[in-house]
Amino acid sequence: MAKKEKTPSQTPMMVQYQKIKDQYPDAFLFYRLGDFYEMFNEDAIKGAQLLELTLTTRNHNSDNPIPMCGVPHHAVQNYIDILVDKGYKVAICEQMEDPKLAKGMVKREVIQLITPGTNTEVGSESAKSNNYLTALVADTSNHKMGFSYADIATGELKAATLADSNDLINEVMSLKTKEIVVNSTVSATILDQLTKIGILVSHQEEVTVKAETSYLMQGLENKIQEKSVSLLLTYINVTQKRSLAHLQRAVSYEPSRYLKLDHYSQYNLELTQNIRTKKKSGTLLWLLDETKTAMGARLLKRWLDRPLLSKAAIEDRQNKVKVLLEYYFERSNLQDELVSVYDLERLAGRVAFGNVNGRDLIQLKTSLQQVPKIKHVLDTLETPEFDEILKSLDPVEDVAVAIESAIVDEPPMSVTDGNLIKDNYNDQLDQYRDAMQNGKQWIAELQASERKITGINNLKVAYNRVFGYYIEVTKVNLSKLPEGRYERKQTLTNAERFSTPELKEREQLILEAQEKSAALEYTLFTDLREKVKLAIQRLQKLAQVISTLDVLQSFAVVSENYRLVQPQMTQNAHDLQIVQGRHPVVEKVMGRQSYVPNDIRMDPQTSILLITGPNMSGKSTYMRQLALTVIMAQMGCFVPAESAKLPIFDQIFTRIGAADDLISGQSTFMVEMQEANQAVLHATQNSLILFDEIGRGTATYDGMALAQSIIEYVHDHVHAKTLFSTHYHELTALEDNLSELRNVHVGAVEKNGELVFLHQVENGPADKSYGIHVAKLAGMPEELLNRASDILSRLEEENQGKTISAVTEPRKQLKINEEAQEAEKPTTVNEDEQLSLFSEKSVDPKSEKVLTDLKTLNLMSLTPMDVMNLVNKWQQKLGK
Ligand SMILES: Nc1ncnc2c1ncn2[C@@H]1O[C@H](COP(=O)(O)OP(=O)(O)OP(=O)(O)O)[C@@H](O)[C@H]1O
Repeated sequence: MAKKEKTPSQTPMMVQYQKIKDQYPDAFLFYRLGDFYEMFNEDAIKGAQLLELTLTTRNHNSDNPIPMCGVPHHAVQNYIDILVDKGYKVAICEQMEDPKLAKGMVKREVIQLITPGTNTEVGSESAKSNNYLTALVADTSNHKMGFSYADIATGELKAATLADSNDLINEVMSLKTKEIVVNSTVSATILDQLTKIGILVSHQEEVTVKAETSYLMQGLENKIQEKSVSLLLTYINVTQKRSLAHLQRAVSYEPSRYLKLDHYSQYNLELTQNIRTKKKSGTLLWLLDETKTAMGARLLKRWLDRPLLSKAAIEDRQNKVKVLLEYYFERSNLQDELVSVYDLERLAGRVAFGNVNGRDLIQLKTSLQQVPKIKHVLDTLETPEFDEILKSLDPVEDVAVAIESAIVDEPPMSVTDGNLIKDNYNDQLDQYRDAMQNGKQWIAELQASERKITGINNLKVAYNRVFGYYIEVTKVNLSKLPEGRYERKQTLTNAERFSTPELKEREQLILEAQEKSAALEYTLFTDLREKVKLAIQRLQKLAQVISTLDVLQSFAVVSENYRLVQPQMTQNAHDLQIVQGRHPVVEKVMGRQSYVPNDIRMDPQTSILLITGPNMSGKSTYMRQLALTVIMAQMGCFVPAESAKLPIFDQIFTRIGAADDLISGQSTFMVEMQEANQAVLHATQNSLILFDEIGRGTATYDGMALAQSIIEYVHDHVHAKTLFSTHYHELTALEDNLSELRNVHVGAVEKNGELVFLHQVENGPADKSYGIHVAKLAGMPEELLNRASDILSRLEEENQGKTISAVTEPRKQLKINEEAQEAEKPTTVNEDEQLSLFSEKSVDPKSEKVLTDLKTLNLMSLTPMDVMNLVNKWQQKLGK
């Protein structure tokens, strides 16, 4: 049978829907229909799947049924959160008039476009971190990029000029932005990188900054930053369509004014996210977070992302921590007061959006009422450190008083149903309330008087929403009712409900008063809200001061709990002395008793510590310990040690752990080399480099050669403080040649054939590789271990006198001015004929073949047996 021609059954509603949907092609359109938000067509099919909703159809009897699914309006936020969390956008389309009063189609409009970067309604746990929307524009003429970000919930707005895509990736990763707004100036390569790391890229070409928001850009450093902020503000306006009076004036910031730490290092050092669980637990943030407010928690995270470089600023924070540490009772009072401070930043945001309710205002009032108490606590400190903070604490008393006089202590959620404004606040409202009260009183008395008149003892006066007030009489008593006065309202199985003209009149009065008073309450509420809006900037300033106090007290608590000490900060990059330092997180997890503290000492004569020791002995822990100590100190916190003298580092470079490359999908070894390259190129003598077993990702010789040359390069050209751990024992010989390199090792002893880790860092190189012992600890079968021991001794025997070792010949200097002089020097092999990769001595063809085989061999892909066979083959070739 021929299929019927499809007749597009476009109802007026679907025409309206389509017209709106066309404006939001990349968003789910939530179309309000009565008590539901409906999705249609493709949105419905995809939405039903993502939100686990039942997919139905509209016009299912027609030839052109329309897929449809919906969510109830009261639960819409959950569904929005799910979609936005998955990286989608949701356009909320509301009915703009009362359907009962509308003539023809109900007018509908999109009132907000919710996107991953603009979602402000997040759960309480996520309120502890910011949700940043970012924007990027490029200037191809000078290869600079303008970058900006805003948190729409708190109003924070910042801008920076970035030099390259590395800077950009570091910024977006450390801000954990979910969405970036760009225009056509941004290159496809960059867009590709951003998409690969899972950031939603939103395009916005046209820029229109409303006159009333242009002041937000005053004071920015340059045009490119202004362009970026303009793009950001345009996008916010386009999507939010609501007041943004709480956005703070944009501030330029300079990423290089803070301790630079690329995102790999942040990731590897587990500053805010546990690598295994992806959670906060087990991270430095987890250890440091004893904040009492969500604002404090967010600020702590920002401080962790951006440790300071200025000695004065670092010491200022540390000195405040010291005071709070010493004044135990005052600190504990301060904490008690902070607990009752709600999220002022977000409350200010909600005031601006116009979606605060009575409960929010009560939270605001409660928070403001804490300020005088906090001031009092600070006042009792007999030291000058907090004078500045004390002075800047503004209790915004006018707002607190206004809320106190207007809003009842326990207001309802709704702001339109009344019962949120106090008595004696407004005369008119009091009159309505009297009318309601009198009416209700009259009705309460009615039951008694009606019973008396009729003689019916179980006569009842009551109220329901559909029928209003009524007099109820059971059927058996109906005959007792006098004729004429009672009008029947409703019949039940064993009773009848009536009204009387007086009751109707009273009811009318009560309902009218109720309606009018609710409307008046709403007006009074919005007036109050506007008044609070005028204080937004003061509230934001207050929020800043309180969150700073919160982070400082958190540092004091942590310092007390984990026995941290105030480090002595020096400008001298060459003096680093940590006595009995600890890795605070490992110590917390394993318990204080089991952790072995260690010194880290680097004087002007030592820029590199080469760390050897068996697997699992604690090499990486030792390195991470130093990084965390430096970060904690430069955040303004105390550090885990008996005492510490620390230089101020400008950057930390790490190569620890096997990070996957999120951006380009490169191999682990490639990432390792790229990270090492970053350090080699960009580190200064004020930087800290931590290299954990560099080179282990490739064949042994290859890896060792690279490791050695990296060490030499850093030693000769970079002079950054460097910790380098390695399994290549041969590299310990470098100490003889590199004046600034010192060997240390993590001790382990053999007891009855078992390996016992001491976790103690000692001077000098480790003397033995303990690989097989570690394999034993890992529980490998006895037979396998015995075989490994056999192979090891055979290999040692066969290679006697031919051990691989570090090449200790003079290094070719890479500096241009030294090149000529260096060219004179002969490249020699080691005197004792060590098997060296780097020798260029001429050899006979047979040996050359063996050498080539050896050079190109990928040791990591071979089993010990393969190696035995190969060595055997080579020996035959060489005529042994
Ligand atoms: N100072 C210490 N005191 C007590 N235990 C420690 C200490 N340092 C490390 N450990 C323990 O030893 C374990 C291994 O440490 P770590 O990973 O630093 O060893 P490693 O030498 O780097 O090992 P690998 O060479 O296999 O990477 C840690 O998980 C911790 O439990």
